[in-house]
Amino acid sequence: MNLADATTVDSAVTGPGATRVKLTEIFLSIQGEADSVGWPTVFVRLTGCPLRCQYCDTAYAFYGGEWSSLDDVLAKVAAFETKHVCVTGGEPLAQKGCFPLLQKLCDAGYRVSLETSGAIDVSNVDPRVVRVVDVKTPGSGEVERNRYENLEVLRPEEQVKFVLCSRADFEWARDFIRERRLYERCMVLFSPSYGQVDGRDLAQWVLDERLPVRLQIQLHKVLWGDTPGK
Ligand SMILES: C[S@@+](CC[C@H](N)C(=O)[O-])C[C@H]1O[C@@H](n2cnc3c(N)ncnc32)[C@H](O)[C@@H]1O
Ligand SMILES: Nc1nc2[nH]cc(C(=O)O)c2c(=O)[nH]1
Ligand code: SF4
Ligand SMILES: [Mg+2]
Repeated sequence: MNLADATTVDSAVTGPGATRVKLTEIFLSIQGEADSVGWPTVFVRLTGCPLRCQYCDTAYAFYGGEWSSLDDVLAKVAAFETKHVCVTGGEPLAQKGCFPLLQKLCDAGYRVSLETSGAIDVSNVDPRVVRVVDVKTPGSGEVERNRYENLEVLRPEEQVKFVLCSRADFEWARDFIRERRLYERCMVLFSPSYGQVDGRDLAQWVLDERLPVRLQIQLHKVLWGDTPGK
């Protein structure tokens, strides 16, 4: 296993004119997360991630993958004849080719969302993209990777997501959003870490605290369980 491959950005895709990405999969599913939940959506999953969240449900995207030109990705997406596209990973922004890919998807008229860890600068993402930015909690094991400046640039329709691993994580996230009044700036999503926090418990905690956040249960796992490519 080549650890450097997983934790660093490939030099072949770091230039401003990057024309390819390393791709794990492209598939059609029902959007299971964030504000666009429920829409038929094409998922473009880029390979590699510099983080190691303990709960990660896509560790299969850390390694491997196939180099694809941006035009190839666009052609594969077009074949699904679907309006919504979600670019995810791995950590999509760890590849410089992700930025022109997002731009090309927007140019082609898709409704594009981006799932990102919050560890990489999101300010240069095409402004037509809806950014869904995680704040990694202490329970994720990656809290020190948060790039809090990202939260300053989000628009009201964009989203910050906390994946919660315990009651302690919930209290940490609650205090975080209250101190920063984050819910006045953008949509705040609270999601249970699958198999670690019961969605019903999280629902009650949100209600008890009168938190202005949106509970999110991963819809695709309700439908299909924890299945790759769904
Ligand atoms: C697989 S990640 C890929 C994008 C990016 N690396 C990130 O962390 O946002 C997509 C989303 O799935 C969430 N996720 C991963 N594993 C999860 C789990 N076991 N339960 C709930 N959400 C999970 C992540 O926190 C993130 O919001
Ligand atoms: N159905 C479905 N919806 C999703 N929304 C975000 C996903 C992701 O892995 O980033 C995802 C995913 O993997 N599957
Ligand atoms: S940042 Fe995203 S892809 Fe990377 S380990 Fe965490 S959840 Fe998985
Ligand atoms: Mg997923």
